[in-house]
This record gives sequence, C-alpha cells and structure tokens, in this order.
Amino acid sequence: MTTPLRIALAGLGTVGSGVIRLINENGAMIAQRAGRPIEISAISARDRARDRGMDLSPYKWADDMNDFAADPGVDCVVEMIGGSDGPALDLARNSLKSGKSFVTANKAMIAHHGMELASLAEKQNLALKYEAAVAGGIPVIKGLREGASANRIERVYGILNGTCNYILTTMEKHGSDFDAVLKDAQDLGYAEADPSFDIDGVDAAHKLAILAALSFGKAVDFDGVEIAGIRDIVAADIGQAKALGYRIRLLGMARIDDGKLFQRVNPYLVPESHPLAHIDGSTNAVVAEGNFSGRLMFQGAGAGDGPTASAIVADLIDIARGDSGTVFAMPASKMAASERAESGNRTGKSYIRFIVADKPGVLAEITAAMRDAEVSIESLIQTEKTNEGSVLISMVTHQSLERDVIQSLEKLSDSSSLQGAPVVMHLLSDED
Ligand SMILES: NC(=O)C1=CN([C@@H]2O[C@H](COP(=O)(O)OP(=O)(O)OC[C@H]3O[C@@H](n4cnc5c(N)ncnc54)[C@H](O)[C@@H]3O)[C@@H](O)[C@H]2O)C=CC1
Ligand SMILES: N[C@@H](CC=O)C(=O)O
Ligand code: NA
Repeated sequence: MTTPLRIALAGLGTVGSGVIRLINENGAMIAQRAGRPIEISAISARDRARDRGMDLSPYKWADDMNDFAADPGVDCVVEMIGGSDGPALDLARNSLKSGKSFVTANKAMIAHHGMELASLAEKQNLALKYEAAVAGGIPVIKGLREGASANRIERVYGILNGTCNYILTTMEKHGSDFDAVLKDAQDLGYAEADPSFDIDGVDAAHKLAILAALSFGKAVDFDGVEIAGIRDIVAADIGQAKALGYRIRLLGMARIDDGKLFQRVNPYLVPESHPLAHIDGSTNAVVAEGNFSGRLMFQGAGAGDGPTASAIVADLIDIARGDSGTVFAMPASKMAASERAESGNRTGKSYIRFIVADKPGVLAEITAAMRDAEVSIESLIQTEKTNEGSVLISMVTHQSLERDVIQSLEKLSDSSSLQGAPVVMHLLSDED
C-alpha cells in the first residue's frame, strides 16, 4: 500500500473550493500519475458555517490553521488565504520550520517574502511551490524553472492580470462601463479580495517580480517594479488606440538593461499584429525570450477556481513524486540583489492623453511644454468634448527619452488648464 501525500488546506474560497472539487473529481487518476494518492487530511478557513456548496464533513476542521504545522498527520500545507503578511506568512514560516512542504497561490507573499521562504525551504530540502501564484493555470513557473532553464532569458513580459484584461477587452468589445465590468470580474472570482490590487497594477507587479527572479536569477525585487494601473483609462483611449492600429493591454515587462534589472507594469499600446493584442478576457499570456529557445509564449486562463486549482494540484503531484529543493531556477542563496535600471534612459514612443478645460490656448500650452522638454509630437490624434464639457486631447510622440516625456508633463503640473493627471502609455516595440 503506497503512503498518501497528506495535505491540509488553509482557505476555502474560490481557490480552496476549486482544489477540493478537483481532487474529488480527478483523485484516482492523480494517484496513478503521482504514484500515490493525495489525501485531504485537514481544512481551515475563517468561517466554518459558510455554505460552500460541497460536503466538508469528511475532513478534519481546524479553527486555527497554525495547528497544521504541528500536526503529524499533515505532510504538506496548502495556503489559499492571501495577503503578503499576517496569517499567510505566519503559516508559511511555521509550516516550513516544522518540516512540512508548502504550496501557495499567494503572489503577494512570494513577491515580498519569497527569498526568506525559499531559503527556509532549501535549507531543509523541503518543497515550496507557487505555480498558482503567477498566471493561474498556465504552467509558467514550471516552464521557466524547468523547461527553459538551459537558456539565458533576455526579457520576460506579458499579460499578468486576468481582471484588468477582462475589463479592458470587455470595454473594447462592448463599450461597457469600467465599474460595471469590474463588478462582473469580482462576481466571476477573478479579482483579489481588494480589487485595487488588480486595477492599480499591484497584482501584476507581484507576478512580474516573481517571473523576473526566476528568469534572471536575481533576488525577487518587488519594490523595484514601476507600477501604473488601468484606473484612469477611458473608452476614448481605447478608441484612439484602435484608430492607430493598437489595443490597450496592461503589461508587465522585465529585462536586464546593461546588467541592471528593469521591471515595469503599465498599460501599453500593443500593435494589432502582436499576439498579445489578441489575448482577451481573463486569459493571461507570458512571453519569455531565451537565447537558445527563442520566443516562448505561455497562454491560458489566468484566474478563476478551476485553472488556479489545476496549478495547485500540479504542484502537489510534483511533491508526491518527490520534487523538492530549488524554489526558483537556482538556489536562493545564489540569487543576488540586482541594481535597478532607470526607466528615464529608455527611448520609445508614448501615447499621452490630457483632459483639459475647453478654452483657447490650452493646446499651445501643452505643445510648448513638450517642445521645451524636446519631445516632438508625431501625431495629435484627436480632440473631443467629454460629457462634462471638457476637452480630451490625445497624442503620440516620436521616439523620445522617457525622462523627457516625464519632464514635459512636470512642466504642466501647475497648469490650471489640466483636469487631472495626464495618462501616459508606451507603444510596445521590440526594443521594450
Ligand atoms: N481567485 C483567483 O482567480 C486566484 C487567486 N489567487 C490567490 O489565491 C489566494 C486565495 O484567493 P481566493 O480563493 O480568490 O480568495 P477568497 O477570498 O475567495 O478566499 C479566501 C479564503 O481564505 C479565508 N481567509 C482569509 N483570511 C483568513 C484568515 N485571516 N484566517 C483564516 N482564513 C482566512 C477565507 O475565509 C476564504 O475561505 C489569494 O492569495 C489569491 O491572490 C491566485 C490565482 C488566481
Ligand atoms: N486577481 C488575479 C487572480 C489571479 O492571479 C487576476 O485577476 O489575475
Ligand atoms: Na501558473
């Protein structure tokens, strides 16, 4: 009789419930593939009484999930609570210190504490796995940690947040209102408990920092990610981008620039000819460029119960098969901190959109600020009246230093003509 891998589940929301459903439905096949069964031995969540639409009576309930760490009947703890610190981090530390392997869907925790937890796991040759944390069901952690591990990765980028992609593409296709689509994304289980993490780009930044560490062998550096989200994007921006032959996508972008680490999350104008322009809904896509593999693109469902559960249970199968040890693509002790590259030194075209008071001279004021900062305008796409009687002005710059674009906007920061901060998006090119 083979010994099962005995797991304890912390968190029974979208992801936790999905894991139970998957193990119940595919358990027999998984046992064959893993060489032994995966057995749920204990569960815990905040609210025991909540109806989760499934029978939880076969599983031992723990009011305090930290009991898992000391439970001799548990081999591996699975964390599906969320939050970079607090109970999730305590559980991770306690479990690893108690010799349990650990699986998590928590990108915030890995982005902030991944190096500490990886060292803790590696010192004891325990597994710490987080496939669900990046791009949901897409096996991108496995792809980079194992499949592409012979390559020097030149850059890694992609669509890393299902909620934002769902919002942008629904607005694009149906002209829907931002807040209504966000509500749909929440109802569908895509959004984080605090959806500002999604729409302000923080969730994508968590994932990007993890991908960069895996790809470049540098310590995870979440604080080094420049972050902008999609909160200020309006339907007119999507329309203007379309008129230019682009689609707006929130991208995470990481690369090594002259030996320094560049990491950015920002809405980009993606050319319609680029595969990322055709990634719709909550789908995620990650592109990694290896020096021998060439361009690899991983695509699939980035959020939701089924895809995320699929990633968690794949990690459990690996653990049942005996995979442990290196958490990223090289031992954590060898992953040095990287210097950060300055985005101001980068060159490219930018889309800039202003909302201004409808009065004479405003356009001249904007173009003068850009001229003074040596940013030349390739096209002034359109000016149109908003419902509030203001005017929306959008333009695309010629190739410019990003520092100069920022300087031009700083020159306008005290202008009484501007209503709100301008929106800046980069046009994606091969040089990004
Ligand atoms: N929903 C999705 O599509 C994806 C979610 N994730 C990650 O998975 C994790 C869980 O996400 P969801 O299942 O969507 O969240 P959820 O909000 O649906 O479920 C969270 C669960 O954790 C429990 N919980 C929260 N705080 C707790 C505490 N202090 N003590 C005990 N239990 C607590 C709640 O009772 C609930 O059962 C998060 O880290 C999230 O970022 C990762 C990939 C995709
Ligand atoms: N909130 C996240 C869920 C998966 O990580 C997203 O929308 O992508
Ligand atoms: Na994944």
